[in-house]
Amino acid sequence: MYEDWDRLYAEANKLQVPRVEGEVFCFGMGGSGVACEVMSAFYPLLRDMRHADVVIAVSYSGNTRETLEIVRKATSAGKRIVAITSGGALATLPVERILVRGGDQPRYSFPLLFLPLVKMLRPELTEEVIRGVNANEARRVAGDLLSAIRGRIPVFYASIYLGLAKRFKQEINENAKYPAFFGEIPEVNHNEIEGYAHGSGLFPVVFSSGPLDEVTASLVNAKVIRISGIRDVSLLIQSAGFLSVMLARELGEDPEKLTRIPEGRKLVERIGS
Ligand SMILES: O=P(O)(O)OC[C@H]1O[C@H](O)[C@H](O)[C@@H](O)[C@@H]1O
Repeated sequence: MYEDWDRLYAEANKLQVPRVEGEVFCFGMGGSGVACEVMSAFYPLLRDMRHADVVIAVSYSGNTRETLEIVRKATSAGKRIVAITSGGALATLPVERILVRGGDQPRYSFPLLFLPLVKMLRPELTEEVIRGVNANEARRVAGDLLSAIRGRIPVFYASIYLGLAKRFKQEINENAKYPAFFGEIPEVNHNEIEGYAHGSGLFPVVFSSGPLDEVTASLVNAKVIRISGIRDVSLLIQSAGFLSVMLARELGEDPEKLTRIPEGRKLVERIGS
């Protein structure tokens, strides 16, 4: 799963990507959408599609309802659309396609979704991303976090590395079936930090980009993980994978198996049809 990410990144590095310039809106859901959010620390992505020169849709399956809906809106608005997908309905729409290998869980396939974004938007960072991957080091970081999490609910905070905070939360939720949350600095400084008067059941972690993030950390007594660039981010994303699988094992959960997400999908489809 996460052990062979160096191989997955090597595979992703061989993908041909189109040239992208100007204002970019990037979106997707879950393990696909988070690739955009991680990327936003390194490229100023728009929060709104209206002013975009290029719309990038990321969906591993290519069948995610919300993602297809936005692609349809972007098509009607006459936008240039680039899709990163393994196939599905998305690959049949009038978009430029970056086709990746399918058949796996979206979250395990993160390298195939993220590296094309890097290659399109910040190609000079490609090698750094690949160099960040290191299974032994990622497992060591995961082990440290695991011992601190036991019996507590993790909450991941960040300012510019918010995508990374969200990724940790998602991995713990989906693989370990365990609650985890994330919050954005500085917003949490105006509300959430007061909750720590009764927060002994929480384990706060701050992904720090500098002293301002560490003010939040000091107020909630968080573990601080300092990040100096995309190489650290790359390593930590692999760590999030290991951490969530280790936690799943401790809790007797199967990382591959999902229950509530597919059930929710069915219920939404029933209401939508
Ligand atoms: O990534 P996609 O194929 O677009 O699917 C979007 C999301 O759908 C589900 O909720 C899965 O559990 C997520 O892991 C996935 O990322």
